[in-house]
Amino acid sequence: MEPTKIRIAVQKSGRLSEESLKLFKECGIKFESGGSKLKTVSSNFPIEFLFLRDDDIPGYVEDGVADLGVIGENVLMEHKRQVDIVKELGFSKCRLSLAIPRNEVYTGLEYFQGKNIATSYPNLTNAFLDKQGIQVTTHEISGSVEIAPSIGLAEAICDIVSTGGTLLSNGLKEVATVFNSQAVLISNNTLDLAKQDILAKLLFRIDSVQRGQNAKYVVLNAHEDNLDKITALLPGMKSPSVMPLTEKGWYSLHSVISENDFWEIIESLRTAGAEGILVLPIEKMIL
Ligand SMILES: Nc1ncnc2c1ncn2[C@@H]1O[C@H](COP(=O)(O)OP(=O)(O)OP(=O)(O)O)[C@@H](O)[C@H]1O
Ligand SMILES: O=P(O)(O)OC[C@H]1O[C@H](OP(=O)(O)OP(=O)(O)O)[C@H](O)[C@@H]1O
Ligand SMILES: [Mg+2]
Repeated sequence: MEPTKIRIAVQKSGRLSEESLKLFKECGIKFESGGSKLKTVSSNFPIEFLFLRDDDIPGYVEDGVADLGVIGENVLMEHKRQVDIVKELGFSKCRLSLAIPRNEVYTGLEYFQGKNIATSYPNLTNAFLDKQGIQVTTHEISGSVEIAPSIGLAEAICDIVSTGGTLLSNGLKEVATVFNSQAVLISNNTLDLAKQDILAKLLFRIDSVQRGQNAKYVVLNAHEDNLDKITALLPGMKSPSVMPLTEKGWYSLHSVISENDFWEIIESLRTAGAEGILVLPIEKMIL
């Protein structure tokens, strides 16, 4: 009998593709990608990749055609499929926002009462406004939504925003956020035990990669007079390593710093007398 494999659906080409493939490669999973091949099996992990249009992924995972999928939360929430979100992946971050022509005076959400709104996300748009007691007519279009007000299709739009560049170049301004999104790993909710086991192994690898991405390895030199002050600033995975240098009275300290408070800690280290600070990326971090 063939050993069990888990089947994962990822976007063929688009805003999710590159980062999805990068993540699985960083997890040490080898596979061929690119070209016109829509299905490929890894040579060193029990996983098969399907390359699909993103909109189809939640449905495939709900039906069990794929066991796992990578999808933007925005698409998932719009279609309300019965799947489990097993991991937030931290990339393809964007928001679904309401926008209106730049020269309009915005008066708050009541502005939208009775208006026509063009969007690829009618369910999320209606649910958000309905909750505030605002009734609108949505016009569903599948792309280039930002063009709608200028061609008289709608008075406002509700679409994905990241840098805001597309809104700006189409004479629109963002006035309210409906939903904050990022890529997530989803799973069919009836995986058998063998597949659950493969998923657990995959999640362990993803966690190790993500932890590494959120931390930096720091090496620095310190004189013994400053050692206590500097050690107190360095958390490390347990506590910092302290090694004597050949020059008497001097030590080398090794530690791990979280990306979030990185610059603050570096400044405090310098003030406390740290010298020759080296900062290195961490590929994987296993607790
Ligand atoms: N500008 C952006 N910045 C960051 N993330 C984005 C941006 N635009 C979209 N996304 C996220 O990436 C997902 C995929 O976007 P993309 O534009 O590739 O979709 P698509 O055109 O529908 O692709 P497909 O051809 O697979 O149907 C979106 O659902 C959203 O979660
Ligand atoms: O705020 P910005 O950084 O300008 O990004 C927002 C744009 O990005 C997405 O479209 P995309 O470029 O993926 O094209 P698409 O319409 O073909 O999906 C989205 O639909 C917006 O139009
Ligand atoms: Mg799509």
